[in-house]
Amino acid sequence: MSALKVVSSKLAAEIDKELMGPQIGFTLQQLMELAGFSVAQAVCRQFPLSGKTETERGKHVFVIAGPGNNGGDGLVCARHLKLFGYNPIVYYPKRSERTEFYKQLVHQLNFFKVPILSQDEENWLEYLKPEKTLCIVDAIFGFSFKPPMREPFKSIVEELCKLQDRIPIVSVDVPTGWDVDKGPISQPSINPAVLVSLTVPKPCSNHIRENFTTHYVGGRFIPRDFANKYGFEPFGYESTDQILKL
Ligand SMILES: NC(=O)C1=CN([C@@H]2O[C@H](COP(=O)(O)OP(=O)(O)OC[C@H]3O[C@@H](n4cnc5c(N)ncnc54)[C@H](O)[C@@H]3O)[C@@H](O)[C@H]2O)[C@H](O)CC1
Ligand SMILES: [K+]
Repeated sequence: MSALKVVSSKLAAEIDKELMGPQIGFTLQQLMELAGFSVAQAVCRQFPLSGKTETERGKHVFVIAGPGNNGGDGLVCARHLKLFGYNPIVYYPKRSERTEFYKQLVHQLNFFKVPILSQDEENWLEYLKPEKTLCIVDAIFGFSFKPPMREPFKSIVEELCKLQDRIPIVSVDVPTGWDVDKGPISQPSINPAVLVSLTVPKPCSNHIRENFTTHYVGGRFIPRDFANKYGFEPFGYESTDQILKL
């Protein structure tokens, strides 16, 4: 199988900057809405509710949101999952004070009655039981993560690694803790059941386990000439889909 076309962490940051620059003019909010929406679609595609028992349908999707924009994607994803009939619950231990916008995302989750654990919730692992949890959405760090990982996320990721054989993990853009360009650089590491690369896969996605991780691309917001300028072809999304299985 040929390696996927990928863009480095540096190029991914440049793409983001240009999309939100004066000439193109997307806002972060717009891109994040589409990014989170695509992750929610990937969860639906991978874990459909149709034909499931009441108990299965009631299981939580446990969304862990980090302090940056990857975390913001997770907050948006949780809201869409609720609209799609899922039962999301959000753990957002280090809340961004960067902009008012993150607080607004939290207000929106309250509006949708999506439970958000308190920042210093000590018993967060209580919500992670195979019989109660459909999957974990890993929205902790994306393409701006620079190892080594600091607390509280170091301990959180260690716990997730212990659970991942029993509860599938859906990683947003980059499996948390992986070097964006080099892949898993320390052990234990997250091995996601699903990876949703945003805009275009990052080099670390070449290190996913072929027969274990289902890889989607999402974040459908660029035209062909823009993709070509950055050295890749646009992805062949079907119809109104926001994700494509690679
Ligand atoms: N165009 C797109 O594809 C879009 C992608 N989006 C998502 O945004 C992230 C990148 O967001 P950014 O805010 O730049 O970075 P992160 O969320 O990855 O992390 C920043 C955050 O993390 C802290 N941090 C970094 N390293 C460490 C560490 N070792 N230990 C602890 N904390 C760390 C840092 O201080 C910041 O607070 C991308 O991956 C997509 O998921 C957008 O939604 C827009 C469109
Ligand atoms: K992530």
